[in-house]
Amino acid sequence: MATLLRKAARVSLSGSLLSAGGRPGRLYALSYFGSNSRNSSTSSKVKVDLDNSSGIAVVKFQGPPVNSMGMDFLTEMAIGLDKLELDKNCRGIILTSAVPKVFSAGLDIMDMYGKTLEHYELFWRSVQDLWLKLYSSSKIMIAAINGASPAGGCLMALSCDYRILADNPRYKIGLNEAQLGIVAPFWFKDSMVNTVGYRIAEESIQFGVMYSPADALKIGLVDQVVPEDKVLSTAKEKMEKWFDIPDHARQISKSMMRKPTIDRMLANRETDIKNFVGFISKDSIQKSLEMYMAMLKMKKG
Ligand SMILES: CCCCC/C=C\C/C=C\CCC/C=C/C(=O)SCCNC(=O)CCNC(=O)[C@H](O)C(C)(C)COP(=O)(O)OP(=O)(O)OC[C@H]1O[C@@H](n2cnc3c(N)ncnc32)[C@H](O)[C@@H]1OP(=O)(O)O
Repeated sequence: MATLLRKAARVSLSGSLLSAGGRPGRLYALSYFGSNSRNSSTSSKVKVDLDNSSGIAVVKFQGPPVNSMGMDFLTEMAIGLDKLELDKNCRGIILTSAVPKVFSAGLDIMDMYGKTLEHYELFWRSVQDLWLKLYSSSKIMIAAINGASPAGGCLMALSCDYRILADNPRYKIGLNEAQLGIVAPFWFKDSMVNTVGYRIAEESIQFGVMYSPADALKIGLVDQVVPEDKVLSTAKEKMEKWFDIPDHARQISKSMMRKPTIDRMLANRETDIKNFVGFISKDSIQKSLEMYMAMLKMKKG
């Protein structure tokens, strides 16, 4: 019976939840990796390794020093996710980091500082685009969080279906935007509320709290805390459990849960870009970012 279910599950619905949810899915002119049992693609910031026999793709961030999400990272992630979304051999995706001690430092602050309005607009559209791909993916997404995960790094984890964090008190996770003098946009907030509930999100976002693994587990921001050397193997074991559920049933259920949040973003996308550009280009906000970058450098020296 389990084998039959597994076989049935392999007949997956194609396209992300954007199409499963009744909206026309976008078609991307991308080639498949091929038919070997293992397919890898490496770009400068992201490595994608799909094991065709297990159906698990590991997407590794490899942008030292801190895997910040600049234009290159955003573009490479978007292309990698598009390819996996179209690949019927892939049933689940694990996000993790190849950079020691950091999952992702979030958005690249240098893309939000001292640039043109056109740059801010393009940057923000790319950030939205990546979130839409992650949040609406029809695949099972597991975050294997093996390092610090502030702001945009936390958002990538929040977009997954399951989060496993390494048990190291230095690996903090949270939406810390307020501490930088900026604001977590509504769809960051929605992703947090959908994970930890309204009251905890309300406090968490206003204070810009960065949670230790123990506290993140307590509030449900992560689902499991495991020893650092077990993060990836635990993610793979967990994925096998998710594979027991027929894909079509899981995908429709996921779509049902996430569609309102995705629709809200799609309906407000252009206004959100305008808000971001207006906000980030203010002198006072630029000053806050400058001071924050200086503080990061001082901490080093
Ligand atoms: C109606 C009105 C509505 C208004 C709202 C509208 C829009 C909202 C507006 C804005 C929304 C923006 C949302 C922003 C999201 C983000 O993700 S912002 C980024 C936040 N990230 C952080 O705060 C992380 C900062 N970094 C760290 O805490 C640490 O670096 C670390 C990740 C814990 C790693 O620590 P460590 O290993 O000790 O490394 P260093 O601190 O020494 O860092 C190494 C170098 O990397 C540089 N760096 C770090 N983080 C970033 C980053 N995010 N971007 C760019 N660069 C970064 C750091 O400065 C070091 O550089 P140097 O080697 O000194 O040159």
